[in-house]
Amino acid sequence: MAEACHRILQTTLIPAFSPPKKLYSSPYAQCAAFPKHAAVRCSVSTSSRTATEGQKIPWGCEVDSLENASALQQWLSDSGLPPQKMAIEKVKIGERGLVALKNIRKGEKLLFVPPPLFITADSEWSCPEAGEVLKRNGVPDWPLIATYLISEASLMKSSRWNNYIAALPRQPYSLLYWTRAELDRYLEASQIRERAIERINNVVGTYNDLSQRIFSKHPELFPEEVFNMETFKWSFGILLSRLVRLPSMDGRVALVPWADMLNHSCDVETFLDYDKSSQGVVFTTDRSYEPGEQVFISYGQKSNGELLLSYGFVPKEGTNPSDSVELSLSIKKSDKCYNEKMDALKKHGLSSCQCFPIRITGWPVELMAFAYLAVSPPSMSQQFAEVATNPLFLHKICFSCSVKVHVKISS
Ligand SMILES: C[S@@+](CC[C@H](N)C(=O)[O-])C[C@H]1O[C@@H](n2cnc3c(N)ncnc32)[C@H](O)[C@@H]1O
Repeated sequence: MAEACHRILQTTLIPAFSPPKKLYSSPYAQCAAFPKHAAVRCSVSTSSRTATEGQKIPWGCEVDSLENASALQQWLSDSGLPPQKMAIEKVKIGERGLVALKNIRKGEKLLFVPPPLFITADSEWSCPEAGEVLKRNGVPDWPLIATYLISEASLMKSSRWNNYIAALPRQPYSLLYWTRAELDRYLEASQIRERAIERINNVVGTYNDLSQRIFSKHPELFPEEVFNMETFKWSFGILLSRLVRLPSMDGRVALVPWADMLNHSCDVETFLDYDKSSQGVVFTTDRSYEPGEQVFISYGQKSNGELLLSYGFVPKEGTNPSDSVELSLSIKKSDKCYNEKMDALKKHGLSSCQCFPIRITGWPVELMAFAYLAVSPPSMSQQFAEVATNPLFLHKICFSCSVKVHVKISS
């Protein structure tokens, strides 16, 4: 095992890194031939001044090529993936994706990736001592899997995941790589800016915590040349854009090779899940596909900002019915019934200020309830608790009334 744990150190293998420092639009964003699906993609830049600045991740591949894709497909079928109706190809949306090889009907189950091919918090470590140290220290699933991925990646061919990791993006599209100046500039008017800063701080904080509490005490298992800020940004970028939550496995999170080659479309609703009868990760198509067409899943009904935050892309303007802006409503301190209204909100776990998404397709009924509570006169104080959240109650009273929401620009 000592042999398997022999890590490939950056000092010898990591070439100099000069990342493209720009935000660019995919050619498809401008291409009239693909107006519906074209998306803005976000490139990366490195900003933090770490010991490893100027170095490049030595594993993974460029996603704009099919480098390592056929080795991945071969390894997957040798490892138990059944014959597929799709193959990895270069695609117009998402650079690489899964493309139908045969006619695929609406309602068909596809993929069938078996559990031994998932990476989870319980996966066996090629370097078991490292895994034991993390588990002994109660490291939660996300940082555990992030560290696992780096550990396995650094072992290159000694890891059973070598073919999978070699086909992962060397630079995942991720806001984690944006500098503060880039966030300020490109997300100036977006509510996502704050969340992106928070997320970056979380990743940096998680790494610093692991480094101080664990890595520095076991440098033989977690050498800084391998486990550093740059490799953590990479692994968190991979997890953010590829980790799936499997509802039928009690919400377990997993990296599912092959399934994670599927790109998102706002036009489909199907998603990945574990199928107990076939004992594998599947999805059921909600439209048909002809040979040569890219097959899509949905990453969830997310706003453009949320897609950018996790997956590093934005669908073309106007194509995402789930796109939304957040509207924040609050009960004024000067309201005669401020305390009673606060009590009503607290009963439902709400606070005096709430954010609601406004979509092209409408707004949530909870927004109406909150707004109605905000304008309810003292004569309705007996009903505050019900008004605060009960959509049925709201419908009863709203047939004959409307609520005006004033949006104020505050300084
Ligand atoms: C789960 S991976 C899908 C496979 C990925 N295309 C690859 O080549 O490895 C998610 C990543 O694919 C890209 N992607 C997925 N759906 C997309 C879309 N509709 N438009 C642009 N990029 C997309 C984004 O880079 C995202 O972070």
